[in-house]
Amino acid sequence: MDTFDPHNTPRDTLFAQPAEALGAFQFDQSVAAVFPDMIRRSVPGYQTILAGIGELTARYWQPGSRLYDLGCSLGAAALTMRRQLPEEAECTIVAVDNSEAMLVRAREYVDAYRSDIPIELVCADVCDIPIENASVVVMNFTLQFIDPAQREALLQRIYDGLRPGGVLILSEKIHFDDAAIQDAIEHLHLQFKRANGYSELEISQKRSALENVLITDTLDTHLARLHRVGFAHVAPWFQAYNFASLLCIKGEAP
Ligand SMILES: C[S@@+](CC[C@H](N)C(=O)[O-])C[C@H]1O[C@@H](n2cnc3c(N)ncnc32)[C@H](O)[C@@H]1O
Ligand SMILES: O=C(O)C(=O)C[C@]1(C(=O)O)C=C[C@@H](O)C=C1
Repeated sequence: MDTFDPHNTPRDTLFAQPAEALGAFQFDQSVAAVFPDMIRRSVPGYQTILAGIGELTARYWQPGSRLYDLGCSLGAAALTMRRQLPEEAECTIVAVDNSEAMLVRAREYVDAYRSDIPIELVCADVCDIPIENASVVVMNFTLQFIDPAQREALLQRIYDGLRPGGVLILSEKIHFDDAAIQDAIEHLHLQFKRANGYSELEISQKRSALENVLITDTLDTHLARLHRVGFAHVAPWFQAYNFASLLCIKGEAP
């Protein structure tokens, strides 16, 4: 089984048929079954972001620490992190998701690869999970699904749970306050989805399903909030259209 080989997993056709009563988007069994294909065809730069997460993990992990993949889905980020660690690395990766359906498939992927570095799969709300002795925390398109009122408290716990010199890698779908820019970049994203084979019906139905489920912030909102919780160094290291990934470094102990 190739890790998240999107050409080797079922194709996402979940929104291809007109739906009478379109429910809110959920990370259920039907989404888990097609997720690698869905996210590849929906998020520009997703594979590049995973590769960058691996490289940054190799640079910032610390011996004897924990690494976290919060909102891990099928474990793509956790597996990429592990692949970039030295085989003898003394650390543990904690991969958390509140979707049982996602974790059932994550278990298959994790078990498909032998390694002495454990990946603990935890079914829980990331807002409840303790973050302790962490050197690397990844939230790869997860915060956008968290209640906006809970976001700063979660980021504060992540900051507090990081070792000095530790990092948070935060990838998010974003929006722009400038209407002209928002319109132009949203057009680029729609063209990306069309070029990846999604029909107008699929795009429209998924957009409706995600309404009030995926809630974006602006880059400025992210940057200001990350500084407020204490990160000394914050910057986007990658952006493709309305999808960005931020590197947040906790300053060294005084
Ligand atoms: C877009 S997917 C994340 C993609 C994944 N990180 C990757 O890189 O492939 C969002 C994930 O966050 C999970 N999620 C959303 N809210 C959550 C919460 N409060 N606690 C834990 N997981 C959550 C969803 O179940 C879903 O698997
Ligand atoms: O914005 C969209 O159209 C998306 O599909 C984005 C997004 C995401 O950013 O998480 C939404 C749901 C799926 O997890 C895959 C991608």
